[in-house]
Amino acid sequence: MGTLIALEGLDGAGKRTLVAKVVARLEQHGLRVATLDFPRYGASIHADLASEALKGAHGDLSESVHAMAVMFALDRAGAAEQLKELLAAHDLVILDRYVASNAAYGAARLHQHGDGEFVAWIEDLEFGRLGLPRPDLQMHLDVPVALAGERARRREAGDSVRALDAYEKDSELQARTDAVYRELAAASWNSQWWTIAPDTDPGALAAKLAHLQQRDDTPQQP
Ligand SMILES: Nc1ncnc2c1ncn2[C@@H]1O[C@H](COP(=O)(O)OP(=O)(O)OP(=O)(O)O)[C@@H](O)[C@H]1O
Ligand SMILES: Cc1cn([C@H]2C[C@H](O)[C@@H](COP(=O)(O)O)O2)c(=O)[nH]c1=O
Repeated sequence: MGTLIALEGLDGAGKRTLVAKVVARLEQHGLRVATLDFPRYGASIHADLASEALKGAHGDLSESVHAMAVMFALDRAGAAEQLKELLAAHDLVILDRYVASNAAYGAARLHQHGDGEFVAWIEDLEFGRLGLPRPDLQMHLDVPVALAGERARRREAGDSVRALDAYEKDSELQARTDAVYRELAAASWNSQWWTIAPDTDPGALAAKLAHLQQRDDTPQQP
């Protein structure tokens, strides 16, 4: 059974970039690694509807914090079987965003905190009713809000397909989301959390993850 790891952080933090570098190094350690990105654009109707809503489609859908969260949660529920298969066939499965994204963005939209009602509702919905696996480790890519925003804007300038959506345009929402992520990490919400600095060396991070995986894989004394 593989180790399930989720990388979390703000829009533009650099999650996708970091995952690609870390995976390459983990493979150099001889580990079997799979990745999955949420939302699963192009593979899930729920992910696509959510993305379109954040760009202004589907009437008042994006105005409802809970409706948007249900869309993202149903995207993940649709990937549950695939996730199980990936975990069975790999040493590590690294997710670019997972359940904590829903908790952090939704709570931030509602001006709630990491120990608030919305986060508890997400935990019950996704890990409870939808039966999604809890991660073994969640990593918070802790990039300053301004830097993440700058990167997202630079990415938009170079790629019209990556036009900023409603969440990305809202710098106050990004700042509140950052605060909720910190609270989730401090509370070890649903797993251990590592805080990853913006200048983290991908090789050093891969070595730590390989060590974690080997520890998880070691048969325990009866
Ligand atoms: N360490 C870095 N230094 C400089 N630029 C970076 C770094 N990491 C990522 N970037 C750039 O910042 C932009 C955002 O990075 P990336 O797409 O990896 O972020 P993300 O966290 O996956 O974003 P999102 O959640 O919005 O999809 C990209 O243009 C990427 O090339
Ligand atoms: C998976 C997930 C995402 N979100 C938010 C976070 C982002 O602002 C957007 C789109 O994600 P992307 O990584 O920028 O493509 O949606 C969310 O609120 N809940 C989730 O579960």
